[in-house]
Amino acid sequence: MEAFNTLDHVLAGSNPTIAVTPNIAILVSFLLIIFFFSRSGNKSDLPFLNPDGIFGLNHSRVKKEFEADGKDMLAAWFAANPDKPIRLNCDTGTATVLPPKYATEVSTQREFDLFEFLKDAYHVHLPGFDGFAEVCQPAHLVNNVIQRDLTKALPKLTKPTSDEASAVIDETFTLKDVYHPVILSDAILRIITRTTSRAFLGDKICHNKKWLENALAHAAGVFTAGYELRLWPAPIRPIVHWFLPKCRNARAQVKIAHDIIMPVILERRAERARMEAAGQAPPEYNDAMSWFEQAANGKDYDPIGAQLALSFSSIYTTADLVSQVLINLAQHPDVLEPLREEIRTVVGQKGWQNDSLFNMKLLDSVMKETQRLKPIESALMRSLAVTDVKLSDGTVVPKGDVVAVSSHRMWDSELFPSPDKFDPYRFYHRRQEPGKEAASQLANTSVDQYGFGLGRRACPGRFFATNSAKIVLTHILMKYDWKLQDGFEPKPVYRAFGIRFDPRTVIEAKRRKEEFHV
Ligand code: HEM
Repeated sequence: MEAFNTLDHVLAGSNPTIAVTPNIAILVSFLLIIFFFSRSGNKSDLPFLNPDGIFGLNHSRVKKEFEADGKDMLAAWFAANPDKPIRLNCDTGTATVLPPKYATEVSTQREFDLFEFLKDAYHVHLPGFDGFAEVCQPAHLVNNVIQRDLTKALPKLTKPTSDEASAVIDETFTLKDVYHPVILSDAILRIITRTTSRAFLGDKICHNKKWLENALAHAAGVFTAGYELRLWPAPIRPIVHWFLPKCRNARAQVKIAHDIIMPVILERRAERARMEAAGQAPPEYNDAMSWFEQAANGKDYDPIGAQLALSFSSIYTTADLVSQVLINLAQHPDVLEPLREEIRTVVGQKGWQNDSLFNMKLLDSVMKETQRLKPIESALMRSLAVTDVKLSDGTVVPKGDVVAVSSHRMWDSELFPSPDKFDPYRFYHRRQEPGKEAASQLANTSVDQYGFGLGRRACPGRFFATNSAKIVLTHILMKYDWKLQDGFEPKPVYRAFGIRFDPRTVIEAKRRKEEFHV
C-alpha cells in the first residue's frame, strides 16, 4: 500500500521516471531485464530509420523523436527509396513500414493480425480499455454488427441522422446571419458525436448530455491513455495504469457509460421477456444496442465495450474528414456553388431518397480528394506479424514487428497529376471513365487510394462514415457561408503516423437564407 502511494506520487509528474524504494527498484530492474531480452529477435535485414544504442531500454528517446518528426523521417526515406521497406522504433514497438507496392499482400496475409496489434497497443487486459477488449473478442461482434447490421440499416438512418444533424448544427454554428467565429474542432466533434450516437444508441441516449460528453471524452482519452501507458515497459503496465491520470479517466468513463447504457439494455431485455411470455412480438429498435443483443443471441458479451468501440472508432475519424473538407472548401470557394447546385437537384427537388447520397457525386469527389491529400495516417493497415512473414520478394517481417503500408502512393504524380493540388473534380471525372466508376467513390478502396484501408483490412464503418459525413456537409453547405479567419493558414498536425486537421482552426460562419428544408 505504502509502495503504491510512493509510486502514485512519482507518477503524478509528467515523466515516467522511477524513483522508488530499493525493493521496488530491484523488482522493476528485474522485470526490465526480462522485457529487454524477450523482445523480438532481429531476423530482419532492413536498416533502422531511428536506431537506438543497446542501452536504450524501451527506446524512449528515439520513439519520442519519431513521435515528433515521423512524417519528415518517413517522407525523406521514401523520397530516396520509394520502393524499399524500412524499420523503425515507434511507441507501439518495432515497426516495418512497407512501400505501397505491398498493400495488397499486407491486406491478404492472415499472419498480419490487426487484433493482435490492438491487444498489445491498447492493453485489452486492463480496465478502461474495454472497447478495445470487445473489438478483439474472437466472436468479432463489433465488426460483424458494423459490417452487417449498421450497413444494412443505412437507408433507414438517413432521415434520423439528417434531423439530428440539423438540430445540433443549429446549436453549434448558431442561427446568426452575420459572420461569427466557430471553433471547428469543437463544433464538428459535437455534431458527429450526436449524429453517430443516434444510430448507435437511439433517440433517447443521443440527447443525453452526459452520454455525449462522456463519449467524446473517451474517444480522445482512451487513445492518449493507451499511448501514455505504452511509454512504460510492458511488464510494469499492469501496475502503472492504476495511477496514470489518463487511465483513471478511461476507467471512470467506462463506468459512466455503463450507468447510462445498461439500464436501457436491461429494460429492453425485461420488456422482451414479458412480451414473449405473453405470446406477443417484442418491439423492434433500429439501433446498435439491439443489433448487438441479437448478434450475441444470449451469449456473453460486453454491451458497454461494444458501444464505446463504435463511438471511439467513429467520432474523431469522421470529424477529421468533415473538418478537413470544410477547410479545403474555404480555400476553394469556387466549388461551393456547384456543390449547392448538386444538392438542390438531388435533395431539394425530391427530399431524401434511398439514392440521394449516392447521387451526390461532386461532394463524394471533394471528400475523396480530401482523404487522398490528407489520410488519417501516413502509414495504414497497421497490424502485428504473429509469425516471421516472408513477403513475395523475399523481404522478411520478423515476428512481433508492427507492419504498416506507407500512404505515399496517394501522392504519386504518375497516378494523380499535380498530386499536391486539391482538385475537387478529380474523382468526379475519374468516375466517368470506363472501369473506374467504383474505385473513384469515397467508400470504395483500391490499391491507389486506401485511406479506408484495403480488402479484408478495409474499415468496416466506411459506408456509415461516408453517409454521415455527407449528410452533415449537406446541411452546412445549404445553411452557411464560411471562411477562414484572416491571415490564418491551417496546417495538418503530424504525430508519429497520425495526420489530423489543424485543431487551431476557427472559421467565420454565417447563416444563409433557407432555400428548402434539408
Ligand atoms: C472517415 C472516417 C473513418 C476513417 C478515415 C476510418 C479509417 C479506418 C482505417 C484506415 C481502418 C483500417 C486500419 C488501417 O488501415 O490502419 C479502419 C478500421 C476500422 N474502422 Fe474505421 N474509419 C472511419 C470511420 C469508422 C466508423 C464510423 C466506424 C464504426 C462505425 C469504424 C470502425 C472501424 C473498425 C471497427 C476498424 C477495425 C477493422 C478491422 O477489424 O479490420 N471506422 N478504419
